[in-house]
Amino acid sequence: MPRRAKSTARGRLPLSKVPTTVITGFLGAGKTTLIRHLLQNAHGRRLALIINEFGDVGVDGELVKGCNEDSCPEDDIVELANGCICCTVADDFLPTMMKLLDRPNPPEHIIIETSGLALPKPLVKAFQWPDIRTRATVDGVVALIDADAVAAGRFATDEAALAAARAADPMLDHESPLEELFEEQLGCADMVVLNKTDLVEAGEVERVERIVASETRPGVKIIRANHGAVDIAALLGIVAAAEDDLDSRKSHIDGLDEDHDHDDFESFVAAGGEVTDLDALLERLGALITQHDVLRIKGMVAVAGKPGRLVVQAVGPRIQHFYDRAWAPSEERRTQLVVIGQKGLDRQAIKSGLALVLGASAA
Ligand SMILES: Nc1nc2c(ncn2[C@@H]2O[C@H](COP(=O)(O)OP(=O)(O)OP(=O)(O)O)[C@@H](O)[C@H]2O)c(=O)[nH]1
Repeated sequence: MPRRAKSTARGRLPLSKVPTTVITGFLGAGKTTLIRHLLQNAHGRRLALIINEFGDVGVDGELVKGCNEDSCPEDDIVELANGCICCTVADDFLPTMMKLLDRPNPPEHIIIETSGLALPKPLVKAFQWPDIRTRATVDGVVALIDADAVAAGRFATDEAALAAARAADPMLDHESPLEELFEEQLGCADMVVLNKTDLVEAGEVERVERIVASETRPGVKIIRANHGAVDIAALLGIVAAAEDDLDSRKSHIDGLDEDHDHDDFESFVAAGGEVTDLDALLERLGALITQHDVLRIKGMVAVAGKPGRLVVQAVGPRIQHFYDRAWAPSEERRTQLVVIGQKGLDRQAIKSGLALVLGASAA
């Protein structure tokens, strides 16, 4: 039987291919928040999620499962923790995709949340693999940008510091790892969501938008948002077929045999039991983040005497916390915080700094 094809304003997509949206963006930009919003507004569309995290503990999957949305039951959420999806394409990503596509009732749309450190291009390239190519397509790469972090100059190289470092080592790379990722994720995007605009003064948003636009391919749309609240119709159905258009998406690893690593960053888990003084924990976290330039902390905390599970999220110096659900009677009430920073992060000092406030682990 001939394949049916659907015409759209932006292109033709064989109906038999499952559209897939890649959500990329640096640590804490708001990817999980956007996906939760998407699930809550899916209007009955059957979605599957592949969630990839850099740290050893799958926090994002837990938060998304907590949504309890009909459009994405727990079975349709696959977590790929402990590494970046771009490095484990053959071992993790392809088998996961095949399993989803082989289901008797495959999803209508697949959403992939990459880790904040992942390079999107190698992932898009995986859609050229023969087994995937005929059955799925990259509907679009959406890059989430933390407007507040860009405004603060988080992704810009400090030119004075660079000049000094170069004088000492002429072979030095010209960019910071954060700047490189910023360019990598924006350079692969079909659409940009400029998130966290609530944290940036009105006049600053235009400046941030200009910085972002200078890194995107021509014609890529930038949408402003707060808390990832973007219309699902704008986000899904871009019909970019990004896997057919790889050459226009520049990457630092082009021509390098695509071998890459994430050695510029490291993470560890700080674990404990029940926390008796939450204020002391939050205060200590704030101090350690500043002292050690920690990029991201996220996880769950068991607070003594509280039936609820406390979620703690820190992006740079901004710390948020809220109770997402009650601990189940079968669950061990323990505290686990994933800490991510640049290479050289003093994990021993941070662990020691947290030891007294984290509570003793039952293990
Ligand atoms: N003020 C503000 N906070 C936001 C916004 N979007 C997300 N956040 C907060 O930023 C923190 C990180 O959001 P996440 O959605 O977990 O970010 P992420 O990109 O999934 O993080 P990683 O997976 O660790 O890279 C959370 O505390 C969110 O509540 C926003 O538009 N404004």
